[in-house]
Amino acid sequence: MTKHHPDTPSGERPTGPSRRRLLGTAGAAGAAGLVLGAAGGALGTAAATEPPTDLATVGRSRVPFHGAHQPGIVEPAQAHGHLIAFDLAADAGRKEAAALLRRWSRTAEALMAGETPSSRLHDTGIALDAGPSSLTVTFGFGRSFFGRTGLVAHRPAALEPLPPFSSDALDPRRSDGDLWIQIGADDALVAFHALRALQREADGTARVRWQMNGFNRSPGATAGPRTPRNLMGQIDGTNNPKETDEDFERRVFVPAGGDPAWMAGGSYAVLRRIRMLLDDWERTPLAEQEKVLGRRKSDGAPLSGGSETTPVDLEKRNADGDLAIAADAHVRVSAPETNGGAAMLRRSFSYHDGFRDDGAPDAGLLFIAWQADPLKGFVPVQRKLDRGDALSRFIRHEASALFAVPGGAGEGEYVGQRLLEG
Ligand SMILES: C=CC1=C(C)c2cc3[nH]c(cc4nc(cc5[nH]c(cc1n2)c(C)c5CCC(=O)O)C(CCC(=O)O)=C4C)c(C)c3C=C
Ligand SMILES: [Fe+2]
Repeated sequence: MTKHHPDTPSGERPTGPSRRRLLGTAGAAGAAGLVLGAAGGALGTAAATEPPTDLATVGRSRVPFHGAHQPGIVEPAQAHGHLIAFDLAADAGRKEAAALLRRWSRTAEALMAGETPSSRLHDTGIALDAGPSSLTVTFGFGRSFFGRTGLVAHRPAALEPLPPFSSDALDPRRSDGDLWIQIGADDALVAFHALRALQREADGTARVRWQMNGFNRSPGATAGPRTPRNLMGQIDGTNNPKETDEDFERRVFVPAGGDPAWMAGGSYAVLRRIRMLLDDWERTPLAEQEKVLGRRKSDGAPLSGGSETTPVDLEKRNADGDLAIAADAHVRVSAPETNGGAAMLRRSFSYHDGFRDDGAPDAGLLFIAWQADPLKGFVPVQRKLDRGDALSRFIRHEASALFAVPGGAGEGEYVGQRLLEG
C-alpha cells in the first residue's frame, strides 16, 4: 500500500541520510548544515573533518519498525528507556491526531534505522555518530484519546479504567494521558535523541502530560544474556511468558478477528510507577528478603529448590513442615497457577530520580505489563497482590496508566492508521 507523504511535494517517503554517512562524507558540511539547521555550524565543521565512527555490535543492532506487532514489546528491555505521555491540544481532533501519528511513525522508522529523520524540524545532532542501538519506539492510545477525537464508538472495552487498589497512592498528574510513547535504546544519546525528535514533532498538536526515565543493565556487561536485576537486587523477569510458549501470542496480543478490529496484532500496556522503600528493604536481612519474594537473591532460584529456571513448586514443604515458598511470597501470590492462569509479559525499567525531601531515594520500577486483555492479566493479579503480598511493605504504587497499543504498521502505513482512517 503506497500512502501519500504529507511533507514532500511528490508524496514519497523521504529517506533521511544515514547518520554515519552524514559524518563521513567529504563535503557533508553543506548537507549537514541543511539537516542540522541552527546547530549546523559547529556540527558541520565536525562533519567535514571527523571520520565515520566504527560501530560495535551494540550500536549496529537494529530492530525493524514494520511488522505484525509494534517494536518494544517482545524484544529484551534496553539499557535506557523514556516513557512520555501527551494530551492533545484543545483545538486538535482526529485529523490533527492522524497527521501526528503519521509524522511520529515516519520519524520512528528513520530513527530505528539509524537515519537522521527527514522532517520539517531541524535535527538536534545528538545521535550523529551512533547507530540504531536497538532503538524501539512504541505508540499507544489512552482512554481519553477517544473522546477527544470523536472515536468513542471505536474505544476498546479493555480500556475501562483500572479498578482502584487499596495500596494505591496515585498522582493523577503523572498518570494516564491521551497518547503514550515508549522509547528504548541501548545507547543513552540515541534514546534521548529519539525523545526530543518525537516531542518536537508533537509541538502545536499535543503537549507533554508526564515523562519518566528508566534504565536496565547494559548489553555486554555480562558475557552472555542474563535476566536483569531490579533495584532491590532481585533477578526480575525469570517466569515471564516466553515467545516459544504455545499460548504466548494469545496471552500478549489481540488476535486477528478480535474486538475492536483495529487492535488486531496490538496489545494493552499497563504502566505502574512503583517506588521502592529501599532504606527499609536494605535493612531487611537476606533470609527475610528471600522469603518475601520466594526466590534466592544470588541466583534467582525458587526457594522450593533447583536453579533460576526450575519451575516453582508451590506445594513443597521444608523438613519442619512449613511451605518452602511462604503463603504471602510475591511469586506465589502473582503466579498464574494461583490466579486462574492470568499472565502478562513484564518488560520494565528501573528508575532513579534523586532523593525525596525525607532523604529516601526516589527510585523503583517503571513496571510495564503487556497483555491481550488487562482483565485476564494485570487486574486479577494486582487484586490478589493487593490483598496479601509480602512485597507490599516495601513498595508504593505512585502512578498508573493503561494504553491500547495497536498492531505494527505495514510498509507505507503509520501506527494507528486503521483506527484513525477506519
Ligand atoms: C500485578 C502484577 C505485578 C506487579 C505490580 C509486580 C510488582 C513487582 N514485582 C517485583 C519483582 C518480582 N516479581 C517477580 C515475579 C512476578 N511478578 C508478577 C507480577 C507483578 N509484579 C508476576 C506475574 C510474576 C511471575 C510469577 C511466577 O509466575 O512465578 C519476580 C521473580 C522473578 C520473575 O519471575 O520475574 C521478581 C523479582 C517487584 C520488585 C515489583 C514492584 C516494584
Ligand atoms: Fe513481580
